[in-house]
Amino acid sequence: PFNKDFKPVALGDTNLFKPITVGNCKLKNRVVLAPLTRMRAEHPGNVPNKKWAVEYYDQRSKTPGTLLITEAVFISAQAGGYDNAPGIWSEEQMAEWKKIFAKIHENGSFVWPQLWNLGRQAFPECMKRDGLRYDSASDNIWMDDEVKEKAKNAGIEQHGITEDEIKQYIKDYVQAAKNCIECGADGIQIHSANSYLLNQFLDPVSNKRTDKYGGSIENRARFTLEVVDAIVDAIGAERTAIRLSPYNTFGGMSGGYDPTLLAQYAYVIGELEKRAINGKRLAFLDIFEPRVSNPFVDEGVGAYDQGTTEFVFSIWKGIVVRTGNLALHPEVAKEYLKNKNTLLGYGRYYISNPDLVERLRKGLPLSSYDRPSFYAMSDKGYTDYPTYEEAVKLGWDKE
Ligand SMILES: O=C1CCC=C1CO
Repeated sequence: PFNKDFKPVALGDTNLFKPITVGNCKLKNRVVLAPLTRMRAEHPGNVPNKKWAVEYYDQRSKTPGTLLITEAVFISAQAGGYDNAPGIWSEEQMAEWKKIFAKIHENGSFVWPQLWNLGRQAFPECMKRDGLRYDSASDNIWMDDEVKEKAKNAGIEQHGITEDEIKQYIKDYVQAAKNCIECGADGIQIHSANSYLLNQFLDPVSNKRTDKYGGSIENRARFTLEVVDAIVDAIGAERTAIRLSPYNTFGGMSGGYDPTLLAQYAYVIGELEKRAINGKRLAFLDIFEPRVSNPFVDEGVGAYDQGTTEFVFSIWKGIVVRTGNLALHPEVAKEYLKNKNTLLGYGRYYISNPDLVERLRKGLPLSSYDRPSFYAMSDKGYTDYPTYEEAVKLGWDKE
């Protein structure tokens, strides 16, 4: 059904539909499919869903010149820990991604996989079952008591990774980035947000290390920046992006409640701008806005209003994607679009509106999403959301 509480606003004559070049991609609009885990990959093997994934991405790339970031993709088995999320380290996985990327390009759109490394967000029992480590920045600094219990029951400790293991992960990131390009992707996004491993290094709440990867702003940023540099060397800055979430509290992160944390992000972004000035500007910075402080709660719940991401624009002079509860707030979208380098990421409402780009252009009603099916192994809530025209045929405008 259409969301009745929302008054659509046509954005077709705003900057949202002003072309912009991102990396090597000539975009015709600034709507971005945000990275959305959907838990429909096949187990064992973490293979993208062979029945539905091509159609899911096909439906969401129909407006030519749109930038899609894929769901988060594991760089290796050791970086994983969810049976139904996809990887891009094996031939079988790459064969499926080639089909997905080809379909998106057939529609004249562009695709950037998000490279994922879970750390302490992994399911401990999965890591134990598969004979893998249960990793984080430090030993046994638990995300929450539930996970601590699960790890104890599974008989696995949380392991503060060694410098050699960090080096191996950097190799895994590079190989995964190369695999993405080989499969036809236009670039990759490094996931350094939302409480996953790289974020566990950035945040002093989870990083108690005393080596060169902890104990100071520079040291906590080291792993993320080494990943950036290694991937840029491998596939080029124009094919490399990164996601950061200064205010996210999901997964036991500090968010704005640690007054020193913004300095951590200003430093990382400053280092990215220094690289840019030296000729290696990343294609874009994807900032998770404090409008959403936890991706698993309803819009508006827990929004952090004691700080903004405006500091980013005092440092970074490149392209910024801003994501966070924007579909229901065209007034905020218009505000963000006043910056000529800004693109807008849309998540939940891009799930339930495969033709979201056209709906935003014309100010058409938005179909509500069904949260219980966000992470279900079903085509329901994945490929069965109608376009606006199909919904009208179903009589949704008459309800
Ligand atoms: O970042 C997040 C939050 C939930 C899943 C992911 C991976 O894209």
